[in-house]
Amino acid sequence: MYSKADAALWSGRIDDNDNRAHFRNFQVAQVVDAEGELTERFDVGILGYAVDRGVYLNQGRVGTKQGPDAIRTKFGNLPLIHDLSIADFGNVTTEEKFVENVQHEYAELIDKTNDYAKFHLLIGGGHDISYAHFKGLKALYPEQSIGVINIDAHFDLRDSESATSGTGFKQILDEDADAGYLVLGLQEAGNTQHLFEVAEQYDVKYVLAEDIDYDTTDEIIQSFIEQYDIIMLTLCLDVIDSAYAPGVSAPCSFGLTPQQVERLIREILSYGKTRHLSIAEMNPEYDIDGRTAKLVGNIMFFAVHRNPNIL
Ligand SMILES: N=CN[C@@H](CCC(=O)O)C(=O)O
Ligand SMILES: [Mn+2]
Ligand SMILES: [Mn+2]
Repeated sequence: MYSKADAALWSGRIDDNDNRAHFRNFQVAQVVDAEGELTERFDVGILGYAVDRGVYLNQGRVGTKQGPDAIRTKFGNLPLIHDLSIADFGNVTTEEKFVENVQHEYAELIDKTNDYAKFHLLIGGGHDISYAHFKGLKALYPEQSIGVINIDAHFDLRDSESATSGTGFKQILDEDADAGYLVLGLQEAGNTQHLFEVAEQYDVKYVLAEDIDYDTTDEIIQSFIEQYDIIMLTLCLDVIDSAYAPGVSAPCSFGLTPQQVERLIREILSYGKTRHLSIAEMNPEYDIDGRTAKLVGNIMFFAVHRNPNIL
């Protein structure tokens, strides 16, 4: 079910109403009805996946349904740099027991809004956003090969009769023989032995969190990216240590720092093969003082202000 974004979320401290050098993101963000006819083109498009049913189906802590709106208010209050234009294309949500329909609806919205923003921020919501993100890219690039990079503590390669927040990448690999999968920041303690076996079976590449600063990480990223036409980039916030990111469905010890994650995103975006970034598992119910939502706002700030696809 689609709903337009709540314009009241785009509010905050006003230093000046006219001089754009004083502006914060909320002062330029425009609420756009993605169900209507789209005409105006923007630098940045935001599309929310306000869904936690996939987390519930994966036996996780629910609450990610509130994630996109919590993120909007934090991103909105960060300064506007480079005078970017920002469209808020709204949210999808669902009351259904399963997430397949809402994933399909979200993929269609990615496809429909694609030409109306140079770069899209797809904000969740459970990591079932991954499969919807992929389906959106498939609709946009049916003939091109897609390499999937997931910055995550988990493989999310579970097998299940219905889609959950833990099955997205297995669904992708089962469906598309040309797709490849690289996980950055994986935790040995976050995945069972069975999941490592599944990863091996599907020829999944990964870099453990403890190895992320080694020079070989950039070489692994480069050789992976060079194999594909399009790179799908998705961030599961539980890859970040729970000291920085407590507001997630499955918090993680020994996780990456925000600086490490920002560097990885910048490195991947520098290849110019990525026009959408999905950010999953923001769960305001477990956040402390809005710190995780603010961290996501900052990750988005870097992703748009240091982005060769926009500037
Ligand atoms: N999207 C989340 N996936 C993780 C959750 C792990 C957990 O609940 O501890 C997974 O399924 O492995
Ligand atoms: Mn995860
Ligand atoms: Mn995940």
